[in-house]
Parts: sequence; C-alpha cells; structure tokens
Amino acid sequence: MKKWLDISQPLEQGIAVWPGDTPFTYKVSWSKEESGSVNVGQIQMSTHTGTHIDAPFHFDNKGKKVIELDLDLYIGMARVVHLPTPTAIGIKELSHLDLKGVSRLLIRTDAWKNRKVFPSTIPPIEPGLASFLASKGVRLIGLDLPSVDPIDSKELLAHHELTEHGIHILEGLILENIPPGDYELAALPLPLAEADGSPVRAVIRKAEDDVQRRTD
Ligand SMILES: N[C@@H](CC(=O)c1ccccc1NC=O)C(=O)O
Ligand SMILES: [Zn+2]
Ligand SMILES: [Zn+2]
Repeated sequence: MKKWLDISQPLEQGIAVWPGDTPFTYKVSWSKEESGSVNVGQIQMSTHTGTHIDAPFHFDNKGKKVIELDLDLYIGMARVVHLPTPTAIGIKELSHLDLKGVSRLLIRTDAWKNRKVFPSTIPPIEPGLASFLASKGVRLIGLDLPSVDPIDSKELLAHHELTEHGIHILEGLILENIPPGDYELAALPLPLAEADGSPVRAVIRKAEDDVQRRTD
C-alpha cells in the first residue's frame, strides 16, 4: 500500500493569512506546572487559514454551514492536474484533459511561490468553468491557492458559480512535487456547527493504477 502524503500547510505562528484577518496563534493557556497535571492549549485562527474548505455560508447567508456538508465530498478518488503558472483557470486550460469519471479535481498551479507571504494576485477560476466541470461530474475542486476568485474580488463570482453547480471548494493545498494522476484523497472538515469554513488535514495516496478505477 502506498504511503499517505500530507498536502496541508502546517498551522504555525506566522502562517500567511488573508490581509487583515485574524493571525494564527497557539498557546498553552494552562501549563503542566499551573494545572499540576497537563498542558492545555488554545488556538485562535480564521476559518480561512491554510488548507481549508469553504462552506456556502461563507458567501451566502442562507448557505450550508460546515457541519451540514456531505462527508463523501472530502473522501475518495481525486485527480491531480498540473497547469504550470496559468494567468487564469478556464475551460481553455482544462479542455485538453479527459475528466471523465472525475468527481474530485485538484489543480496544481505552483502560482503561490512564497508561502510566507499572502499573494497579491492569483490565477482565478474563470466564469463558465463551473458549468463545464459540473457537466463532467466534478463535485469538489481543490487548488494550491488561497481563493478561487481574484484576491480583490468582492462579488466572489467563482465561489457563487461553483456552488450553484454543486461544486465544493478546497483551498490552500500544497501540491508542489505532486505528479499529476489519480489519488485517494481525505480532507475532512471539523464538525463545526456554525462555521463558514474549516481547516482540514488534506492527505493523498497514489491510486494503485490510474485507469479503470472506481471514481466515486
Ligand atoms: N473567499 C476567501 C476568503 C475571503 O474572501 C476573506 C477571508 C478572510 C478575510 C477577508 C476575506 N475577504 C474579504 O473581502 C476564501 O474563501 O478563502
Ligand atoms: Zn476560504
Ligand atoms: Zn474561498
């Protein structure tokens, strides 16, 4: 059996967050010396830190919250594709690929080069791609970028369009050194009852063979 590979950003002090958003902190709030028995930690973070999923409630007040999302979206076969530093991610960029039977699509762009700094521009998902991917059966899209929309977007067109087509969003993956191909994916959100997003521990494992495999 192949080994699981971690494709998540380590959650540590100084991790790059959305400009103005809550910085990530972890501290021992009750130390072993104080408690007499255990260290007890405390985390403060934005739900959009590092490798995370968006719930529709992030951009739609009536949208689903994290705990309501279908777990099957986040565990199962996934296809990794490599689009080296595209300016945008549209039908043109993906049309050469055979996406038949692909329900989870992870796009490696290598466009977020310096992970210590939040990027000022990223290649966004173009209008029309959501309906193209939905027609192929894609239900989850994952990227090595902090958003599917331009950083300065307020309308979040791609977020809305993907959601309207039943495609869920996984952001902030680390896919450098991951060759294109078919993998098993697990990237479960936490059971956050009220939340608009959740950090995930995203892992992949090479499929035994790339062809003729169940894709659900
Ligand atoms: N849509 C982005 C997050 C986002 O837009 C955001 C995250 C934290 C603080 C502010 C944000 N957007 C502000 O316009 C995402 O899904 O990660
Ligand atoms: Zn997000
Ligand atoms: Zn997002």
